[in-house]
Amino acid sequence: MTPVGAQAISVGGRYDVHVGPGVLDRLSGWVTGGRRVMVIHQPGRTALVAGVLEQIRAAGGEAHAHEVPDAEAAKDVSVLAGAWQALGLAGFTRDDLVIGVGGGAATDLAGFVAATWLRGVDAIQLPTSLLGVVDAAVGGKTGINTAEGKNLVGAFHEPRAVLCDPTWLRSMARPDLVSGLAEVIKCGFIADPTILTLVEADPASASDPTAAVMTELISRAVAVKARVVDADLHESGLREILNYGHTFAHAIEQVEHYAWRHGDAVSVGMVFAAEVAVRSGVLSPDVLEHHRTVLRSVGLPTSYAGAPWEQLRAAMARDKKSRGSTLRFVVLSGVGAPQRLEGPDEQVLIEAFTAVADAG
Ligand SMILES: NC(=O)c1ccc[n+]([C@@H]2O[C@H](COP(=O)([O-])OP(=O)(O)OC[C@H]3O[C@@H](n4cnc5c(N)ncnc54)[C@H](O)[C@@H]3O)[C@@H](O)[C@H]2O)c1
Ligand SMILES: O=C(O)C(=O)C[C@@H](O)[C@H](O)[C@H](O)COP(=O)(O)O
Ligand SMILES: [Zn+2]
Repeated sequence: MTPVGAQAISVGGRYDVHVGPGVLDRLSGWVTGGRRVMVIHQPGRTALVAGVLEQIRAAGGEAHAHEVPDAEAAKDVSVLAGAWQALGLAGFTRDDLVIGVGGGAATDLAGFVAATWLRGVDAIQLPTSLLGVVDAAVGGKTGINTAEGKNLVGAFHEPRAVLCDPTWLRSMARPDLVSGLAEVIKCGFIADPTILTLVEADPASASDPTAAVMTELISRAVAVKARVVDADLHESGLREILNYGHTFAHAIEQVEHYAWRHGDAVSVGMVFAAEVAVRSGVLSPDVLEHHRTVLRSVGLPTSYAGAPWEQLRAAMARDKKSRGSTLRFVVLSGVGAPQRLEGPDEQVLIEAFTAVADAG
């Protein structure tokens, strides 16, 4: 049963994303009967991790904690190897369970550990960041970075459940929380314009984890993601719309050595994609301007001039949507109307970059 005030959003009937106060209690059912459980967690989630370990033990499970470095430093092959070693030393079998606790970096890593250990064991995700609950922990994309780029190694491995108590978000630093709003706003532009209306009506509440509108934004964004992932888990078509803004975003993250937050980069990346769409004759300039207004209303960045075009262009070539030497972008023809743009004119890309770099 879902606790009062909590909701369970189904991903194609395969698993639920439980969001609401007290949802951690739902964990007990997964950890009975001596099951070994590896809790892979970010530093700083101390009280939550202690509660999770206690609950596993109380339910008869064998709890192990494995701390990983914070943020993108977790998504590294050396950290992955450390987690595999911990599982091996503790004798984890195919019946056992990996739990990810933290922001999207920790859940991406934990999911990939679960995907690869013994060719796949169960994973449960406990996202503690806004970006984690609305996006990273949902949908089964797991993975790590390599020196050549973002998320270049990974697997599709769906979790058995996602549990998030929104009170966990209250300890987030404001810039991290706001960064998560970029993925929420992305869902507004690609599929659910009501999200944009809610954010614009009251940007302060939209970035306040205690406000009621935050709960609505979370459920709307999760609903968009669940619907898309259910229709196209392996990203053979529709799922690419969730990558809106990410071609340029991942390039920024890589050239900045991950000093930029993912959501901040996605914010600029959406403006870049909208600039490309306008210059390709696909989108009207007012929707481009709408991007800047909504994103700026919550304090998200809309410009980037930190690296030369050539460096960003080279990084974009490694985007997973590329085919051969052809870049493929998700662009909009209107709000809620995503489409693909294949091999845009290089001059259009340069002009879009110049516009994003100049619009300080
Ligand atoms: N798998 C997917 O579908 C998917 C989707 C979107 C993003 N991602 C990935 O997710 C990552 C970004 O996620 P993120 O923004 O959560 O980043 P993150 O995991 O790096 O967390 C950002 C910061 O917030 C801190 N934090 C997390 N929860 C907190 C809490 N409750 N209180 C205080 N601090 C807290 C973290 O310690 C970290 O310092 C990127 O690696 C991105 O590529 C994956
Ligand atoms: O779930 C998806 O699909 C997405 O594209 C969601 C993105 O927000 C997310 O950042 C994802 O990790 C990007 O995937 P990638 O395939 O471009 O690495
Ligand atoms: Zn993203």
